[in-house]
Amino acid sequence: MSQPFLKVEGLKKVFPGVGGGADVTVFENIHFGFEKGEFVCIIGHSGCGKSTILNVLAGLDSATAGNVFMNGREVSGPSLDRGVVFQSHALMPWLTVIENVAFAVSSRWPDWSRGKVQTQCEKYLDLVGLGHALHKKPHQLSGGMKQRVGIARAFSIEPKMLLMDEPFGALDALTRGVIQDELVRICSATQQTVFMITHDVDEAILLADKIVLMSNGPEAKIAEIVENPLARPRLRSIIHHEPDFYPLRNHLVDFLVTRSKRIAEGHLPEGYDPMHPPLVRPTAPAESPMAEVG
Ligand SMILES: Nc1ncnc2c1ncn2[C@@H]1O[C@H](COP(=O)(O)OP(=O)(O)OP(=O)(O)O)[C@@H](O)[C@H]1O
Repeated sequence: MSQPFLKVEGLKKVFPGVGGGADVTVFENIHFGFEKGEFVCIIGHSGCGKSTILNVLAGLDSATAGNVFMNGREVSGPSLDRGVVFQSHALMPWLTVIENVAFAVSSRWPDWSRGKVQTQCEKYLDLVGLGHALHKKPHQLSGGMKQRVGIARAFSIEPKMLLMDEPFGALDALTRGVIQDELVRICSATQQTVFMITHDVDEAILLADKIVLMSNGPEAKIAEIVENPLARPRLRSIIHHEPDFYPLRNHLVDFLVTRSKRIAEGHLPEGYDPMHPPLVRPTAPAESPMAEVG
């Protein structure tokens, strides 16, 4: 059988106890995989280990046990094959918008001419609607604009995988909606593979092909992998009229409110196998045939 594009095998993370306290196993026995071009969101309560997993996938942190493979090669450190977007924008304040992006592009392709680097930067800054702000410095930008620069920078290096840690968490709801729509558009144009942490169920429904559900920590588990049944293109303005929208939303909310805690207390679904977490696809019950009238 062919291997998935990204394969996570038996990941475990233990942090040493503070002040002589016992070590903490944040998560263990984490197995999942996904394919090229998929948009995967991970959801779980605060502290279950989502950022730690993302940092291990990025090669910025190492696991206590287990392995991550991307495209068949083990991830063992940071690489320009993986772009990362954090909640804080991490822009270099002394560089302009285009210089911030150009820094990443020239690191990725050191032999490119200045003109080619500039064209690449402008392409992705245009895609996020910042074509008019190329020469501004970060302090002249709103939070939403800074986050757009971070997204353009991550896309501009055309990474094999884009990792995003709550990229819209600090934005107001209106700005978040606009940038989510831009992200949907860019991802469908580029077929970018994305792994993203979010706390927002509606964001996951709008963006994701698959939603990984993590139970509460410590010793958090992948409780389930949920397949999003909603067809693309998805439009924020009408998505909630889709028959499968509320079955999916209710399933996710029910997990966060009730099941994530129950699983942490040891109530695992019958036959649960961490190497093959259940794959579920919540949909509306099939309509019963219309009763004949007359
Ligand atoms: N460097 C560290 N040393 C010790 N403990 C750590 C360290 N980094 C994270 N932790 C602990 O590991 C657990 C998981 O942290 P992590 O940030 O991965 O969780 P998370 O699910 O991303 O949380 P949130 O949703 O709040 O961002 C937390 O209990 C955290 O306190």
